[in-house]
Amino acid sequence: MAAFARVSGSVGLITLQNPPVNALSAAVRQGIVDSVQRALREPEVKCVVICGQNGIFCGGADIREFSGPMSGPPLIPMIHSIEVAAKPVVAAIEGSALGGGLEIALGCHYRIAHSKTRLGLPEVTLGLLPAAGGSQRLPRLIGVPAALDLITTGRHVTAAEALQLGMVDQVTDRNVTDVAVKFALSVVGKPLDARRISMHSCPHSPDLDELFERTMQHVRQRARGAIAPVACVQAVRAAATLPYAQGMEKERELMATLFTSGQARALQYCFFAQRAIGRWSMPSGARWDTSKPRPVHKTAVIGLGTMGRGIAVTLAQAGFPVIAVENHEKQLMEAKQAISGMLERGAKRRGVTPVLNKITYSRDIQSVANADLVIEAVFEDMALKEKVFQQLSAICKPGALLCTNTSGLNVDHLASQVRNPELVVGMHFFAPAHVMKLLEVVYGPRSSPEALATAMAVGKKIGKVSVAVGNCQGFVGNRMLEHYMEQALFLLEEGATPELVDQALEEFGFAMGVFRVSDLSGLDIGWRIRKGKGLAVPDPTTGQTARVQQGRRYSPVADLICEQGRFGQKTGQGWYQYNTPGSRVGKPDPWVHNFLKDYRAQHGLVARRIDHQEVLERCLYSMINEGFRILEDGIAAGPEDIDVIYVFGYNWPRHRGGPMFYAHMVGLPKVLERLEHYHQAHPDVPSLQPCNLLRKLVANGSPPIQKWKEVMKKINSRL
Ligand SMILES: CC(C)(COP(=O)(O)OP(=O)(O)OC[C@H]1O[C@@H](n2cnc3c(N)ncnc32)[C@H](O)[C@@H]1OP(=O)(O)O)[C@@H](O)C(=O)NCCC(=O)NCCSC(=O)C[C@@H](O)CCCCCCCCCCCCC(=O)O
Repeated sequence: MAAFARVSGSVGLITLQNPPVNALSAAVRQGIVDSVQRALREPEVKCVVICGQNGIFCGGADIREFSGPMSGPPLIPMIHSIEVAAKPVVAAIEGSALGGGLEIALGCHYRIAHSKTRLGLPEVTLGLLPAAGGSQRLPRLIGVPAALDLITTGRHVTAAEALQLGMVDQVTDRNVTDVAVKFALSVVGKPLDARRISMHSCPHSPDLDELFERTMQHVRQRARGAIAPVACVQAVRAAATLPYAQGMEKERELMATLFTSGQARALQYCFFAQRAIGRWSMPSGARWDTSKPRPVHKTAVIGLGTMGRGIAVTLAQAGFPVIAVENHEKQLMEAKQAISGMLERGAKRRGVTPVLNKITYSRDIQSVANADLVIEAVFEDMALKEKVFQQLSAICKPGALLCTNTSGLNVDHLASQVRNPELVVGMHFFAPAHVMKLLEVVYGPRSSPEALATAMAVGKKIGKVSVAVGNCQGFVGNRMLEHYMEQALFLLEEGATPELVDQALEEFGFAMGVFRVSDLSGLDIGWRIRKGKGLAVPDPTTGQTARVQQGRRYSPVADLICEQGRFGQKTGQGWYQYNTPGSRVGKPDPWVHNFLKDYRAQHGLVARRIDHQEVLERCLYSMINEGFRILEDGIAAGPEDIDVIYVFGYNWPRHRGGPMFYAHMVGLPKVLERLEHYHQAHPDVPSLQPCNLLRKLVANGSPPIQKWKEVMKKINSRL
């Protein structure tokens, strides 16, 4: 809806009303059309101001409408009617003016913004382009280079930057509607043609051809197969080279392709999934809206290795005082220096003062006695973590939340070491902890809803995308990843090379394939974990690591590579070869090819031709199958939780929506059929055996992903 009122005698005030963000639903668009007509019709109205209700101008088109048939008045003629109006129209912008919201403002003759406003055309992040004239008006207003940047990245700008770019005419700290009303009265009777952006051509920029070429190259490289950024460049090129009407036609054509694309569906799904994960629930029925977080004033981090340092920085940057504990003097000194450097660099980047004084360093674990929340980040070793938790139980004040930063150890076992197991949760940060957005918040069977609510609230405050998950080995992310990596190794045994597997995954959209990632993060980490699990241990009789372990197929290929001291980039050799240790550019390594040949010969394996499709199906479907098991086990509340974890923690290409959304797009019957096929071919690989939930979803007619929870509920209630 949009309300119309006459204020200050002769100003027609149109207020967009659609909480929470005044999205441009059919009703809002109708309201604007009616109000504009009325304002232009009424002779008492001399000028118009458009604003939004509840401190926000407009969050853009109503994204929920995109999944069904569109109805109501279209945006383009509506914005056109504002631009051609004979009375001056002023946008009074506060909060946010995004997407279609900014496009309305660009149709107005003047724009006044509150200083705290953020503006942008983020359509590209939803798989679209600004298709209500935004791709044609913004370059005309602020020039091609700046418009290209904003439209292809979707980044939001502050009011100050918008003023500098010429996107807005004035910025104010006062009530923006009051300022806009006064301003509108002051421009009554002034000529408007110069204020109609569509009537301008783009300001001159030198070397436009070269700019477009460079940007296209850059966008294609960064986009990893995403189509919207490429379409955005094409649309801006049309603005720069064609008259407005033809540019609008190009915008429409490009939008028609994007609008119905799978990528747009995936990206819009991600948008809502990211918001849905905040509405967490536990199997007990406890929920985000019925569980109150405890106040957290003081925090502590135990163990200042790489992870602990990143966590301390994240907490401090969010404003929490941190007691940082490390019992080795040398390590403490090094950590102090490293943390100060991280805080200083971060502050420089953000143009703020570094918060060095938020962190107090100590060698004594007793110093955490007053903390409200303690995050243990010592070495990934259960015996060591047990000891720390026993100490914390004795030291910490009653009610303190005790968290472990583990990537997969049993959170419930650690809870059993303390007096108040209900106050123990896992906080699984991803490396580097001050950079990576994802946080898995792990509740055990004894964790209280209050403890989970507190960890989730802290996660939000420190700017992490926090997902609540149940306790199991590897939690959600690493539990699924194990199957992905396992298939990649099996494919090497069967005839693939690391570069063939990586190429298939990179063409799918991953920034790096599984073997390149492994070289980057270090092969020794996985080796240590496998040894800890009793895998990767040579058989005393043969001296060789068996290809069947714990009753299932096992590939010792990665272990054998590690035995050669090939730990990846840091040693200059891993799955690829590097010119020098630490170098980032890996080349295919003939040594690895020969090693694989010898390995196959030794085990009587005959190499066969493996194509990209098999790589994708085996690596991705086995992982997706585990995702269904995770849902079945109640470890993740819904597919959105898994997908958000993969997009934010594991570099899953966002335009593919996440592994579970990808399964939905491929079609569950196809995923099931391929898993059955591969399981028949590899009966000794349990991860390829389709799980019950997948079978049941297919038996229930393969409902869309938004309805999986209903089927899951039905299945659970029958158990
Ligand atoms: C605005 C925000 C910055 C606010 O952030 P905040 O943190 O305060 O709040 P939340 O993010 O938690 O959001 C609260 C709540 O609101 C929901 N929501 C937010 N924005 C929208 C929205 N735009 N639509 C719907 N719902 C929205 C959000 O989901 C939350 O609710 P939930 O229940 O999920 O918790 C922040 O919200 C934000 O960044 N929002 C998105 C901003 C954005 O991306 N805007 C761009 C939208 S797309 C657009 O505007 C397109 C335009 O260019 C118009 C294009 C014209 C379209 C014409 C169609 C042509 C079709 C052609 C087809 C041709 C086919 C053929 O030829 O056949």
